[in-house]
Amino acid sequence: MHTYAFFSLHHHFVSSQHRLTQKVRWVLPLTKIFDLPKTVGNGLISPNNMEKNVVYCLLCNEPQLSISTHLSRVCLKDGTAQERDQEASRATASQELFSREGRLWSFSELQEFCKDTTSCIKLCSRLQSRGFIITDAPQTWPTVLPTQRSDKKEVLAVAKKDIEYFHQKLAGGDCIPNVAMTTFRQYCEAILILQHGLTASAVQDFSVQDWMERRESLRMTIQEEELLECYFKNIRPVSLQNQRAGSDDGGRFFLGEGGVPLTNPGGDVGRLRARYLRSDTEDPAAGSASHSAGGAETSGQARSISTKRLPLREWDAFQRTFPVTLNGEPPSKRRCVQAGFPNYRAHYHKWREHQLKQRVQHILGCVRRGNAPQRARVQMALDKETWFTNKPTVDAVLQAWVAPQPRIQDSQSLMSSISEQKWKGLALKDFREEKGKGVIALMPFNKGDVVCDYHGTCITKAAGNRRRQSGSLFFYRDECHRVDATASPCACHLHKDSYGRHINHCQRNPNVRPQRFTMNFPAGPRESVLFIALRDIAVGEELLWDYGV
Ligand SMILES: C[S@@+](CC[C@H](N)C(=O)[O-])C[C@H]1O[C@@H](n2cnc3c(N)ncnc32)[C@H](O)[C@@H]1O
Repeated sequence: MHTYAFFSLHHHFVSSQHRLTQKVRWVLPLTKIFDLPKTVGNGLISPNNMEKNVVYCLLCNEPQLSISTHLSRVCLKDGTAQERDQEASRATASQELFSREGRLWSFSELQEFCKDTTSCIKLCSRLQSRGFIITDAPQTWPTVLPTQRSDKKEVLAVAKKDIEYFHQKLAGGDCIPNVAMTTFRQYCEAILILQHGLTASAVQDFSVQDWMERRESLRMTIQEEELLECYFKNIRPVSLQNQRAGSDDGGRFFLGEGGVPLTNPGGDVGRLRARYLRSDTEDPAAGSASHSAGGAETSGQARSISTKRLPLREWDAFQRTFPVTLNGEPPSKRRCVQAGFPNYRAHYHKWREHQLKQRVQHILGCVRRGNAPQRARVQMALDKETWFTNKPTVDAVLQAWVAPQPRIQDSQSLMSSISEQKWKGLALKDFREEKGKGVIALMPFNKGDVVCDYHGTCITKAAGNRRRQSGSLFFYRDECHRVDATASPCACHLHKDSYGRHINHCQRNPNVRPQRFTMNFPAGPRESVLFIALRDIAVGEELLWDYGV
């Protein structure tokens, strides 16, 4: 039996051999290195303790805090007690073997299996990025790699596992961090450029209409198509929502984080490649774009530590094991390592980062009164809490406050959308013989949101009745108003088609309804007919209103 210790590889004995720049903590069999007595004490754990640690179930490949309980409840719930014992022993033995031997590899040993040096270097850097330790590794490999790129498409294969994980999360309705969304988009661009031979400028010009109408011509695999559709339905809408007033997505398929068209898809593919095929850059699967715990009073050290290198998969597993709570403490280093998370510092800081966000929202909830919260009130709310560390600053809380939406009649952004006929998150779709053109949502709308207007000429009731009798199709009427949208383009927007006039009819399940508002334009009040979402509208849904109301 070995005696195990939490052994710092920063220690000069090991660092001189392992060339590691980071302080990595790991459970090592000390008897393998020194002939130590089998001590159990501070910093040392015995094999008995190891058995209580996380053990991977070899049937489902998931980490388990109690392998016996897991087997009896899940993987071997129909098995006999003897079968479960045997399986538990097998899993424990495998875990112990991994702890003793699994993370340590020598470069020369790997070369025996991987004769091509470039591939071997890539394999080593990949293993290192996942926490494996490579002895006798060449000192120069970060500079060797980029010059020895052999297969341009390799990045698609290397990044695939992360992308599939992001896809799975998005398809399940979960959010992923911004940096992961960017990686996902870059991967989709890389599919078009590397796999389908599109030029960078073709990808830049690739439009939503192209995607909706011509995707068959790309001859994609089902999986590729699913990935692009996932980008379209889950990531592009977020970019649109981030779009600043006055910006324009130009109907392009690929948008940057701020909702504007990409300028350099080739560069994106290069960045994707640099991230996945080199070991010296940030981890693309990281759970957050950067460390943003700037609001904590006591996080001087935390600020200097990046959580970029923490893969999302790993952070998700960590969160499941140690959920972030408002008043809890992050797990100790010992518990972390015992639970199978050797990257303690990154997890610790990310846990605190998430807790800080929770605390900021909690304080906002305590002081929210519609108007901007007052400094003194925020301070009072903070003083009531018993948070000694990781406490948000008053400024951090004030900065996180979001002003409530103005009334529809007073909304500057709505007035500019009406004036410029620029409505976010909509596209025309041709339903051909079925019903002609229609309007679909390119981002989700919430119940009550204004989706667009019914743009046309306001005319009197009598004039309206006359025009309707002559067969005008693009027409809105209520008790005392008439809006004729027959003219396209209209006199005020000579190069634009408006959306409202293309919204088709549905009596049984409409999702928008027109409503008249007197908008308080700076030049004076103006009547407008706005379409309001009757319920939440998903990306890809057609907008429909009941012409009979
Ligand atoms: C205000 S327009 C709607 C937009 C129109 N589809 C277009 O291509 O611009 C009204 C016309 O669209 C067509 N339409 C609207 N809703 C329809 C539906 N549910 N089924 C078939 N045609 C429909 C009818 O021709 C109708 O006269």
